This record gives sequence, structure tokens and C-alpha cells, in this order.
Amino acid sequence: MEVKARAPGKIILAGEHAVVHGSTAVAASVDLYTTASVRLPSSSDKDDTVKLQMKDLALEFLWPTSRIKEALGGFVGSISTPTPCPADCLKLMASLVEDQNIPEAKIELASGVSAFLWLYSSILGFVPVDVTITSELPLGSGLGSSAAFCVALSAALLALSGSVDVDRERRGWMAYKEDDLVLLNKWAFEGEKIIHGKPSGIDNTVSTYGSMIKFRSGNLTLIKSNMPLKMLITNTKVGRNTKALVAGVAERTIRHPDAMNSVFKAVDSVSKEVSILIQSLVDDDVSLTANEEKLAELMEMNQGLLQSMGVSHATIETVLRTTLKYKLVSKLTGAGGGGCVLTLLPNLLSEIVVDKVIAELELCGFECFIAGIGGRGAEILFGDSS
Ligand SMILES: Nc1ncnc2c1ncn2[C@@H]1O[C@H](COP(=O)(O)OP(=O)(O)O)[C@@H](O)[C@H]1O
Ligand SMILES: C[C@@](O)(CCOP(=O)(O)O)CC(=O)O
Ligand SMILES: [Mg+2]
Repeated sequence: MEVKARAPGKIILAGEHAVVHGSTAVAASVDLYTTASVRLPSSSDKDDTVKLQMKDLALEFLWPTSRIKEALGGFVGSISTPTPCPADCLKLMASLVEDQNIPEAKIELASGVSAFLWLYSSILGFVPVDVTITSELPLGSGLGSSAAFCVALSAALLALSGSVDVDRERRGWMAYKEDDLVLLNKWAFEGEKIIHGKPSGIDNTVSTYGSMIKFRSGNLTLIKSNMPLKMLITNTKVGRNTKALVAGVAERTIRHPDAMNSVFKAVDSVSKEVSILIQSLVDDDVSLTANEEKLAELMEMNQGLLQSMGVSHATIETVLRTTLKYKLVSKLTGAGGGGCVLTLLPNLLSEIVVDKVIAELELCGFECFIAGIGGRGAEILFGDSS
């Protein structure tokens, strides 16, 4: 029996980092997906291993099922009550990951493999399984690859476990039922904790539900943009790690609590304004342009506040300067420190200008693309149809 699940990446329009400290943030899914295929070997199959393949990274991990059970068996609880991985269990998982000799250049993946071990053991128990992961998302670039990985994996494992209400006879991609989305999102959050340390939950939530969300302290509001939003995404290709950047902001907050709390409060106001603005009705080009100008100004303010949190980077500043030459406003998205930058492309902007700005950014060694925003969330597929 085989099930596939896919989950989208995301952009954060406003509020990253501050959302970890209780501020509002606004995020949207992007049409770039991570897919997890999970296959249970047939009963005649003698193979007693857990196999994890990361296809695009050309990596394969193998463990005897008994080895995982011996290490983690005492820690897993009930599928219906997602629980954090205890610190002692994290240590045991680290040794299971060490056994696999991940090449030094790809060592960042170790946290993803640990998240896999926790989600697999907790959701499926200790049965032989063959898992393949593929992704259209750049890893560690601010587009939420860690959350998409946890959501896709949890969605496939839950569907196989029989603990969610899915129609196994149905062909084609299908969404989870509303109640099951809550359970899926909770499990993905537990995986994201292993990768991020202290995540806000916004990334796994938008990857689970898709569309566009306003998020604050674990609570989501689905929102619908009435503004046709077009964003250029520039990947600076500077690798960074969300866990370290989130920890850096927390340390700065300990050193300067009053100043940082004022910054988080300002971000909260910016995000709330962004949320109201994108939902407001526009009936002609004049009001659309006026709203785009307001959104650009809010993005500029958010970027300034992110700079004061210490999460910008020389390459991000280069993108800001380059796009500003064309009167276009940009902000980092995700954890910053490199990674991806968003540039608002006004709807009436000529294609010639878009091509010019992309050409100039690419000359700096960056990669540019325009992704669809606000589409579907997690989906599953039984059998081989696509
Ligand atoms: N397709 C994947 N396969 C395995 N691990 C993944 C995958 N996608 C993400 N991860 C894990 O998530 C980490 C990147 O997460 P993070 O630093 O939060 O950046 P982002 O979420 O912005 O891409 C990777 O180093 C890896 O541990
Ligand atoms: C910085 C943060 O707000 C978003 C991180 O996104 P990403 O992992 O860089 O895609 C952290 C979080 O909300 O958990
Ligand atoms: Mg992440």
C-alpha cells in the first residue's frame, strides 16, 4: 500500500520573527511543493527496514525497524495527542542519525532526519516502511521547506495509519477533512519544533491549510486577498539556518527587552494593517495603485524592523538597493540572514521593467522567480494516479 502527500511552501508578507514573540504575521502558500511517498511493504516482503530516501539530495538512510523501536519505543505516545519529542529522545535520535554518516556538506539535514524519526515512530509505530521525499522548494531559504517537509510527511503517515477519515478508493489528489487538518497541523508542528527549536507555528499552519492566513499566538484566521498580489522572489542563495536566526533574535531580546518589545509591537501593527489592506475591496486601477503603494510602504517598514532585529544580510541589502533603482520595494521573507527576498510587483508595472530588474539581480548571482500565491494546502493521493 502506498500513499503520497504534498504540502506547499510559503511566503511571509509581514511579521516573521516577531510572530515567535507573540506578534501578528501574515503568510500565504506558494505553488512549490514537497512530496512524501510512503509505502508499506507487502506481507510477503521479508524486508524489515525503515528506508528514507531524499531523492533530490541523492541521500538514502536505512535502519533496522528493531533498532528504532529499541531507541524510541519508550517515548512515543498516542497518535491522537501530538506530543513534543523529549530531550532524552532527541539525544537517542541524534545517535540514530549519526549512524548514517551524513556528508559534512549536508549536515543541516540531520534535524530533518530527526524530525522524520519522531513523526514516523509516533504516527506509524515501528513497522517496515519505505519513504521517498522530493521537493520543488529550495532548502533553508526562507520559503518554509522545513514545514512543507513536516506537513507532507505527517499527512502521508496519518493517512496510512488509519487515524484520519480519508477515502482510499478515491483517485486524484484530495484534501483532508477540516477536523483532520487540526491533527495534521499539530503533528507537523512537533516536527517543525525539532528543526526550528522554537517555531511560531505559522509555517506548518499555512502549509497545512494553504491560502492566506493571519496568525498570532497559535491562532489562525484564513483571509482572502482582494488585491491581485504579484511578488518577485529572489533567492540570494546564501544558506542559513532558521533555528540559529530565531535563537539570535531571542538573545537580542534578552539583552534589550524594552527596545525589542517595542519592535515586536510595531511589527504587530504593520501586520494587522497589511491584513486589512489586502482584504479591502478595490474597484478600479486608481484604488489598486493606492493600495499597492501603501503595501509597499508597510513592507519597507517591516524590513527596517527586521534589520533592527539583526536578521538582514549584505546580499539582502543588495536586493533592496537593486530593486529600489526601479522604484520597487522589497523585504526579506522567512528567517532572513540570506535566503529569499520578496519584491512587490505592482499590477500595472511593465514587463520590460520586470525583465530589467530580474536581469540585474541575476547578474549579482541571485535566482529570481515568480510563484503563484495563496493556493492549495496539504493533499494526499492513494495509488499511482496523479
Ligand atoms: N525535502 C527535505 N528533506 C529533508 N529535510 C528537509 C527537507 N526540507 C527541509 N528539510 C529540513 O529543514 C531544514 C531547513 O529548514 P529551515 O532552516 O527552517 O529553512 P526553510 O524552512 O526556510 O527552508 C533542512 O536543513 C532540513 O533539515
Ligand atoms: C522566522 C520565522 O518567523 C519564520 C521562519 O521561516 P523559514 O524557516 O525561514 O522559512 C520563525 C517562525 O515563525 O517559526
Ligand atoms: Mg523553516
